[in-house]
Amino acid sequence: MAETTEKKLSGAGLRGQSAGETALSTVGKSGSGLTYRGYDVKDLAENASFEEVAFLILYGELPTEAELSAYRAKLKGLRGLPQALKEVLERIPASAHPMDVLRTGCSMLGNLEPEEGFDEQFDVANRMLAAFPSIICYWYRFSHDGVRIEVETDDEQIGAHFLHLLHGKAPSELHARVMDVSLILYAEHEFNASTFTARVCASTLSDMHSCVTGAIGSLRGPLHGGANEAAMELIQDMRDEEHAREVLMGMLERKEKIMGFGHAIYRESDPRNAIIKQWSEKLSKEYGDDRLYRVSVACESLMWEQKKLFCNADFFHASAYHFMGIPTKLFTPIFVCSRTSGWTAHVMEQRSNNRIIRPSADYVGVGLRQVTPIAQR
Ligand SMILES: CC(=O)SCCNC(=O)CCNC(=O)[C@H](O)C(C)(C)COP(=O)(O)OP(=O)(O)OC[C@H]1O[C@@H](n2cnc3c(N)ncnc32)[C@H](O)[C@@H]1OP(=O)(O)O
Ligand SMILES: O=C([O-])CC(=O)C(=O)O
Repeated sequence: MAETTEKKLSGAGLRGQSAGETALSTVGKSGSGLTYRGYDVKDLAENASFEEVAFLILYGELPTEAELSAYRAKLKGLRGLPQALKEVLERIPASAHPMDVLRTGCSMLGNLEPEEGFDEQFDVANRMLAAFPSIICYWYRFSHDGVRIEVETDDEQIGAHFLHLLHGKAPSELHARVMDVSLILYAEHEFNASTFTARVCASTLSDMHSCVTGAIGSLRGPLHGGANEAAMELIQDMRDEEHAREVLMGMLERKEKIMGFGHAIYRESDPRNAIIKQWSEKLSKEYGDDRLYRVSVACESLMWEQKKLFCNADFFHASAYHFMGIPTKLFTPIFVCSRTSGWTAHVMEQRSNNRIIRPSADYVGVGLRQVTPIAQR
């Protein structure tokens, strides 16, 4: 039986209702938890790179070697930022949330390089994939370290490029690989809240930058992409397994939400978790202090024991990113750098078979009444 059919469905949050068709991915279908254009995400995480996956999502098939090297060269050539965008980024304070920076960065890019017609949609999507790591790292390094970094590196892969810009040096092979896997895991996920936001915007025949700017805003919240950051804040002060259990039991008693657990569609597990968990364990050994990994495992066991709630893609991403020296507030922006592939492909899919998305509402307000003249109110 499909995992999704076991869930008690209700109208709240449009849960369980089909809101359209997609050929991009399946989530929570029996046999395989998550597929991108027919490929299991586990298979892709083991045997492909993020650029291959982005190509697959955008163009429909995995690239040949020649197509991949041409695609990587194209993306490399699109990493630079216009001076006017750098100036805007320099005006944003260090106290800003990096998701707000990306939202502004995407919107500003739309002013400087507008999508003039839908025939430019692939170019715009690729420009965003190439430029978002530059935008976030340019702002971060300027506002936090006072340096104006060069945003064009020779790294072939977007994940390695991101770490290079952030740390000012090329990453180790292990870190480059983990970033690559992480970007693959976050690339696409059917009609999640941020993708649906992008599709609603696309359905009005708006431009790509507006669709993606809106999607960034939806991803920012802790019930969605913001959960990786919130999970880090939760685990960072846990001293050991015992303390982790104490903290979580208290939160459960107070009926607080525990970020990084549960899912709107998956019922028993999120297939991305086992993959990033393994990499987090590997990184913890290299890091030389596995406390965060151990407390994360303790949280996972306790949540399943107490609530039958499982880790979603975000939970072990927290420790994995931390072990690679990534500041917590940059966790969700990395999700953006990846999900831009899915968002832009969904915008194109919506455009290819469009009807404006406009559902109805059940009215629960007061009945019809007349305006009392203002002097008598
Ligand atoms: C990449 C991603 O975006 S994955 C999602 C990231 N978000 C999070 O990690 C935030 C924490 N998780 C949640 O808030 C939720 O599980 C969501 C938003 C992901 C899904 O929400 P829903 O589909 O409404 O959850 P669902 O219907 O499965 O909830 C069932 C019950 O479990 C509870 N529950 C679900 N998740 C959690 C959690 N993380 N902590 C505590 N309780 C939870 C719900 O409150 C609900 O309880 P109730 O029946 O007493 O109201
Ligand atoms: O599908 C969802 O609701 C959230 C999610 O896991 C994702 O967007 O990756």
